[in-house]
Formats: sequence, structure tokens, C-alpha cells
Amino acid sequence: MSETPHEGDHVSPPYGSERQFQIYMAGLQGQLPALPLDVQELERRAKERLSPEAYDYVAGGAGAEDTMQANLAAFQRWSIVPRMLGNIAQRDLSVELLGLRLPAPLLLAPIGVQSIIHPEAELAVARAAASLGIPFILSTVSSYTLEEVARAAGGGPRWFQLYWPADAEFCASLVQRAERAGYGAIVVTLDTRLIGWRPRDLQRAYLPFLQAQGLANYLSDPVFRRDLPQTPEENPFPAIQKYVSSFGHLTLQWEDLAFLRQHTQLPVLLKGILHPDDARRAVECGVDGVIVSNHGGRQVAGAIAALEALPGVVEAVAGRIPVLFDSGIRQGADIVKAVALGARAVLLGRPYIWGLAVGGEAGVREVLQNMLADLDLTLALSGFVSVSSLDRSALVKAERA
Ligand SMILES: Cc1cc2nc3c(=O)[nH]c(=O)nc-3n(C[C@H](O)[C@H](O)[C@H](O)COP(=O)(O)O)c2cc1C
Ligand SMILES: CCCCC(=O)C(=O)O
Repeated sequence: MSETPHEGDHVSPPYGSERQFQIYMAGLQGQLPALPLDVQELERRAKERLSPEAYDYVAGGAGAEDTMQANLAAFQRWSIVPRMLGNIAQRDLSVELLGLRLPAPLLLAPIGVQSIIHPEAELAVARAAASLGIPFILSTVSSYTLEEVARAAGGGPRWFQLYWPADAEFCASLVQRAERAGYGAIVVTLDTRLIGWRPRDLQRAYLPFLQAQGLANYLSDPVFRRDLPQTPEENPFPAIQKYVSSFGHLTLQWEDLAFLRQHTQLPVLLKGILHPDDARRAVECGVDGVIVSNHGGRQVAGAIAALEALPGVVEAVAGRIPVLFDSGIRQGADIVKAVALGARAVLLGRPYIWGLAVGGEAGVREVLQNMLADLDLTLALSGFVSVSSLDRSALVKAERA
């Protein structure tokens, strides 16, 4: 099922219009795109394929899911004001990020336990991302080990997301394994030291981690395994219990970030920043980047929409480190808006998981290709030839609906 990357898969503008043309030409021969282009339709198709609990786990959010909805609504409060008659023949979607030149301001957000979605899980995602040169961020709670996923990615760019465990030695072990396996940065997720109140999952009493689908990095770690009374192969319960009791490091504080610096050479980014004061604190702590995110509305019901938080964080950071963004990216225009508001790049979340559910590796690739083509065309038709030339002047704040 896996396909090897093709040279021609690399995104180079005017790729958007080429892809569009390919789709229409294939249509003349009676061939339609494999995946729905509309992300809501894609989600419906994914739902048909997934178990009800897996679907709800991905689709759901915290509480009444008001923040999850607000994440999407926030994009409608900014409008692009297209400019005419610039020369848009030569376009450049690429951006520089922590010494990497990315083909577009796009990465794949860390999403855990992907084997509940597709048997090839993170391996398929890593291959799809690598074929386009798009970095992916592997979750700590992945279904395959970080070493297995690194092998699947080959030379493709990758970062490791850290759920900082209470055990310092285990924390150091995870980070050093990631560094050895060629991950280029550590993304510390701050907003999920406890799991949010998620009614859909609670109603089904469903937590996939308790079925070992998200424990690959734990069970393969020599430090984690060391003091278990029985090996996880003999009896999984002691390992699961240990995982549950050590998952969230509830006494972790800003000063502790120095610990990471002592244990890795890699750049460190903080994911889950929403308040400008936290952004300033992050800069003072010497981290290399922040990610504005409310975890897709899965943690604090009633929290600020991520896009609403972005301008305040950008202002507080004042260009000292890159600001990334996620929570609500669904189409090319959303990327344009986030970048215009000061994000260096964005993370795509749920949509690529729907692609994985419907089409495995090829499905993820198709979602990414469509997103990049949409971005390229939206940018060009708005009058911009490069992502780096976008700024707030591209937008107006719409009247509140
Ligand atoms: C099913 C699911 C699992 C997730 N797992 C992780 C994770 O393991 N680590 C993490 O930092 N964020 C995790 N996230 C949050 C995403 O990285 C990202 O912040 C979120 O999906 C963005 O919202 P959006 O998908 O609505 O755009 C998860 C999100 C979903 C939907
Ligand atoms: C233990 C929680 C990890 C997965 C996650 O981040 C999510 O479900 O949102």
C-alpha cells in the first residue's frame, strides 16, 4: 500500500494551478479525485470507516465543544482583501524556520494513537509528509516507536512532541532517543498535563492509551521498563498503571525548562501558548519558538479561540522567536490569515487524520497536496507572490456576525 516518494511530488509553485489542471484533465477521462475536497465531507467519509469511539475521540472536544467551534468561527472574523494586477507568475510558498527551509508554512500537528485510525498509523503519515518535504511532529503517545517512525520518514524532516513525564530520567531518555533518531526539534506540549473534560470519550469510557495503542515510546524505553515488576509482554497492567501515574508532570514550572537544555542540543518550542505574558515568559526562558494553540478545543471549554489569541502573542514576542499556530486550519485561506497575523507557519491537525482514515498514506498525501494547492492559489489570487511578503495589511477585521 505504501508508495515511494516521487521527485515530481515536491511542491514548487505554480503547483496549485498545475494540480487543479491535473484534476480537471483526469475528469475528462472520467476520473474523479479519490478524496472529497470539502473537509466536512472528508470527515463524514472518515466517520463511515472508523469505529464510533475512534471517530468521537478525534472529532470531539472539551465540555460543550464551544471552543472547538470558536476556533473555526474566528477565521470568519478576518477577511482577505485581494489586490489586483501584480505579477504573480513566479511564486514562493517557502519559509525559513529554525534553520530549515520549508516548502510551505505548513507542518503536521502531533496527534497521538493513530493506530485507532489506520493500521499503518504514524508510519503512513511520516511517508506522506516526507514525500512532500513537509515536517511532521510525532506525538509522545504514538502507536509506533519514534525510531520506527524515523525510519519510515527516511530523510524527511521531523520533530518530536514531548509530554513531559514526571520521572526526570525517563524524560531525558525520550528526548535523547528523539535526538539520536534525527528529530530536529522538541515541542513541549504545555496544555495537556491533565486530560480535559471530554464528554464524548467519557460517555463511552474510552481512553485509547489504556489499550496500549499509544504506549509504544514508553514500552520501548529502557528507563521506563526498568522498575516494572513484570515486563509489559508478560503483563501489560503494571506498565499501563505506571504510564497513568506518571503521564502529567503537575509540578512542572517555567524554571524546569532549563532541564531540557541540559539534556538536548535540539531547539525547544512550547505548544499551547495563549496568553501574551506566557509568551514573554517563554522568550525569557530562552526557548526557540512558541505554538499558539488550544489543542483543537480539547482541553479548556470556554477558552479563547486560538486565532483570537494569535495577535497578542505575536505582539508580545516582538519577532524575537518564531510564533507558530494551530487549532482550526481547514483551508488555504486559513493559512493565509494566520500568517498575515504573524504566524511563521501553521500546524494541520484533524484534516490529515481524516485523510489517513479514508486513504492511508495516499489519503494523507492528497489532503496535503490539496491544502498546498489551495494555499498557492489563494495567495496568488489575493495578489501575493510569496508567503514572506504577507502581513496584516492583507486583512480587514470583519463585522462580528
Ligand atoms: C485526536 C487528537 C489527538 C491529539 N494528540 C496530541 C498529542 O499527542 N500531542 C499534542 O501535543 N497535541 C495533540 N493533539 C492536538 C493537535 O496537535 C493540535 O493542537 C489540534 O489538533 C489542532 O486543532 P485542529 O485539529 O482542530 O486544527 C491532538 C489532537 C487530536 C484531534
Ligand atoms: C493523553 C492525551 C494525549 C492525546 C491528546 O493530546 C489528545 O487526545 O488531545
